[in-house]
Amino acid sequence: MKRLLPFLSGYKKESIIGPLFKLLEATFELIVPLIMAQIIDVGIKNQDVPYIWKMGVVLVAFGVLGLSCSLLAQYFAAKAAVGFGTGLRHALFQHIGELSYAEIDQAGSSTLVVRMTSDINQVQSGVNLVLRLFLRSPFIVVGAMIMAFTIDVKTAFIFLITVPLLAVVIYGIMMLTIPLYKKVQKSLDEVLLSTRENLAGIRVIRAFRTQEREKVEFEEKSTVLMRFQQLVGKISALLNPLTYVLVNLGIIAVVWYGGSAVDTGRITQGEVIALVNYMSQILLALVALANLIVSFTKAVASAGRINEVFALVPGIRDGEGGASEKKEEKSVPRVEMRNVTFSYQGSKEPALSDITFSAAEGETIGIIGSTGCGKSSLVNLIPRFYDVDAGQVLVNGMDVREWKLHELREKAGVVPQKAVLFHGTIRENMQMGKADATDDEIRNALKTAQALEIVESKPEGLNTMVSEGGKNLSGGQKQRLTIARALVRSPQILILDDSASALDFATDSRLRKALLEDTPGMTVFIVSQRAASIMYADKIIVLEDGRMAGFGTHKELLNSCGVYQEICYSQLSKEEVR
Ligand SMILES: Nc1ncnc2c1ncn2[C@@H]1O[C@H](COP(=O)(O)OP(=O)(O)OP(=O)(O)O)[C@@H](O)[C@H]1O
Repeated sequence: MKRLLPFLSGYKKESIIGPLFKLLEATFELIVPLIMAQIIDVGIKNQDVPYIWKMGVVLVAFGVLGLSCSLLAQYFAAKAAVGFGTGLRHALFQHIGELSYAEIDQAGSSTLVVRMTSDINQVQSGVNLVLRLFLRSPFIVVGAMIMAFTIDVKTAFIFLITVPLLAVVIYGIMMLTIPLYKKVQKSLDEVLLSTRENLAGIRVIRAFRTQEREKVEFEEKSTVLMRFQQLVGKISALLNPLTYVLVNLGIIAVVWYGGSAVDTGRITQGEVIALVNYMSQILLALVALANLIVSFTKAVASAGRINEVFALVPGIRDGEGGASEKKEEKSVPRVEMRNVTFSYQGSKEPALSDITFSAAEGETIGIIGSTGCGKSSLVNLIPRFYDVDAGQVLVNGMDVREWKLHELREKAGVVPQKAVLFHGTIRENMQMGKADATDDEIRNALKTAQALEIVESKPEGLNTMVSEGGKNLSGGQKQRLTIARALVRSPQILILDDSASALDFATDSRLRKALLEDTPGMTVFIVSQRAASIMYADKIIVLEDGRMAGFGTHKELLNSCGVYQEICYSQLSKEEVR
């Protein structure tokens, strides 16, 4: 929690004024029993109606003042807490944005969503409660005891017995419930994760008819959550009866002992009522303190989880950049890999071993191989989504680790395997590639990506809304639109990671032709499982278990590479292969 405090620094004024108003309200509350005592001892005893009215007005005035202070305290505490939460949310969002794929793989995107949302909300409400109650509750307890002692030291000794007993009961219940609350929170996390995964994958779940299995799993998780919540609820439910029994015993003692003191004339009837009031105030303050501690514990647990994300250090740092422009000479390959070896975190086997090749400006490079052989891993190294373990990846002759990341990623447009579009218009989606792209630029990109017909078939054209995740588009339409998005900013390198897999052969071939004609200087990497999609490439990389089984033209590979021959002959007829 301490590490998150800097996010409150912009709200110092609110964080001080809020608790101060709460203390002021508590002070009014402590004075009220004394006024009540006066009404009884003076007004009622002497049947002085004007006095009772006068003190009644004073009571109302105190009530209004107390309420105003309380509202102001609430306002300042809420302002500070919401500001704290917003600052924290922005910082965490920015931090997650800086993480490389490796750290995001390590943390898992679902848990990052939970930390960004429910954990931050928990910490935010913790801050709000602390600002309002952290000082108020102890102030009331101590203040009410002092007031009791000023009224009558002997009767006030009853407080000295009752308050510690109350504290022990509340502490005991807290000690039992806090670990359970932690379990509730963990279990709630699992339910949230499961809900999120189920909703994200609802189509797959329905397609595979696994609703029943998912339902059973979900029910198991929510039953665990329910059991913890019931247990914690049962224990917490003991709080009120136990504390009220103690307080009522205390009140009986005060009335009984105080009553005899009234008989001897040591204290007045009004003072006995004031003592009873102080006893009740202490109870309410202690219960509020217990709730505060429970919420604070939950907030601390959430803060710990948020700090875990902050502790993830971005593995990929910006390079120095600088000499990049000089490196764009014709003689230098646009992309080159030299003896590259790469493994994912926690994997025993490298995903790529000893990869060496070069691709010149304007060349089309096909990458083919069986599933899981490392095709995506290879192309992900070019925009530096991951760093190599050994060897070098060079773009325009400069190691990718020396490039400024934004410059490098501007040069290399990636169309990932999974077509992702965002909620918004088609134009807005296209402008993700280039914020100031004109409609003409967008139309040219759409034309090359064979996606212009999609836009032209819609009455609203570029203003057509894409729903969340592009759910109102077909797989092939989404793929073509994501290719167009990458083309909008005319990158020097275009990486199509199996991103034309949903296209029919005719559209796929028109796309390749258009890429060749419309973007002459662009180096294009086409990852595919289909031999027909890559056989016309200038060079083809054949991968097998993360190693290069061959590199050359279609003809060269047909003569020299067994793996390539096998792929081609398993997919195409002899005539198509030749
Ligand atoms: N994020 C990751 N974390 C750990 N291992 C991974 C990760 N991504 C891929 N792998 C592993 O690395 C190897 C290569 O995967 P890669 O995705 O590069 O294969 P691919 O040839 O593109 O497969 P496909 O054709 O099925 O897309 C596989 O064994 C895979 O399990």
